[in-house]
Amino acid sequence: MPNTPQQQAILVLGDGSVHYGKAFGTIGTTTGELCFNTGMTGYQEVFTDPSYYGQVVIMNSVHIGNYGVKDEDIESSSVKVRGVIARNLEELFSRRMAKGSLDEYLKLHNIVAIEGVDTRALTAKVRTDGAMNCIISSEISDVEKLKAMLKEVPSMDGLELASKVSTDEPYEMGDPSSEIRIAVIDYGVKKNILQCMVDRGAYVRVHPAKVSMDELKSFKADGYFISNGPGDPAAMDYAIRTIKEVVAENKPTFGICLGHQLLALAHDIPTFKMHHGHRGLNHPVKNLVTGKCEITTQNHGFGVDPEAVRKADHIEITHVNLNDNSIEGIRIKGKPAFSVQYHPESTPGPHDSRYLFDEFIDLIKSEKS
Ligand SMILES: NC(=O)CC[C@H](N)C(=O)O
Repeated sequence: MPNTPQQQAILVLGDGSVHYGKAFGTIGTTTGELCFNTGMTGYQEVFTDPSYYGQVVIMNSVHIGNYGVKDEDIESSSVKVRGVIARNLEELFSRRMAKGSLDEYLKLHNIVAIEGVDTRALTAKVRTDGAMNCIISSEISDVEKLKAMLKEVPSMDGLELASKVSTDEPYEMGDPSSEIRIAVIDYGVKKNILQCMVDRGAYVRVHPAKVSMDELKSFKADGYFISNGPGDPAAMDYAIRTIKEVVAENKPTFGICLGHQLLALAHDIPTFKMHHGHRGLNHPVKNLVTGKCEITTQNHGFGVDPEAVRKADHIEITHVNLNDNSIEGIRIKGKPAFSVQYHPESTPGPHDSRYLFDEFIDLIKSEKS
């Protein structure tokens, strides 16, 4: 708990319920889609993951802030969540190399947060009633005013957000003399996804979300990567068109999360808004090719239509979720293109699924030779 007296903060949910707690982070007002993350570690990676843009996240770990913040633990250059809800914020932090406290960090990034609320009850509500919008304020105490402001917040369903977090200009990572060149389409890519490719010897060029096929081709890529990102994939016509062109190139193509949903949409498989999504570090997934189970990191609120995938002759299901049987991985038959709904870079999370980056690099090598 911060050692200066804390201001009151109010959280109002889309179902009309009102929750009182204490402010941390910046003093202000914020809105977004309410979601919860069950991970016990990794708050800084979660807060800087661009896939969370537009969302207010309930952290299920009872204490956050205990290990402070570190410059290296980021997934993008700024905090992307719209707000944070916690049970207890720990002002006292302890970790070698920690640079400062979470409270200061959120203040620096202008993020409104609330602690001292019953996060278990809030999570149970989202699990029962489904995703809903919310507003947090530490400056407005008029609940009716907050409710009126909340009504103006758009639903995540149908919202295009990827172009808002994508890079403005292309940039490169890795060794330019590498034999493995990967063109990345950035819809909000996590830094550690790029690192996983660079660590395996790839030279990557990251392109803005609305890149043209001509521009992508000019990189003379050996493979294409379709990134994770925020918002509703079905609202991204421009991306679905580009991905159809990418797949027609017949070069190894790998998609993660939003990239998985877009690869499915480009093959006439619809996506849908899930009841409350999957966000955490312990989601069990079965690889149907090897028969092995992996514990995965997840962060998504949309999914690909299981009925449509199961009926499609042109798609092979490679991974399923063992909690709810949802589709976790697909391969396009007759094409070197595959994708997963979860996050194999797993920052934070167990590294069970990093073999997918090896498979992508091996596929590029074998298609080249
Ligand atoms: N991590 C992601 O790429 C998220 C994809 C998409 N925005 C969803 O919520 O389902």
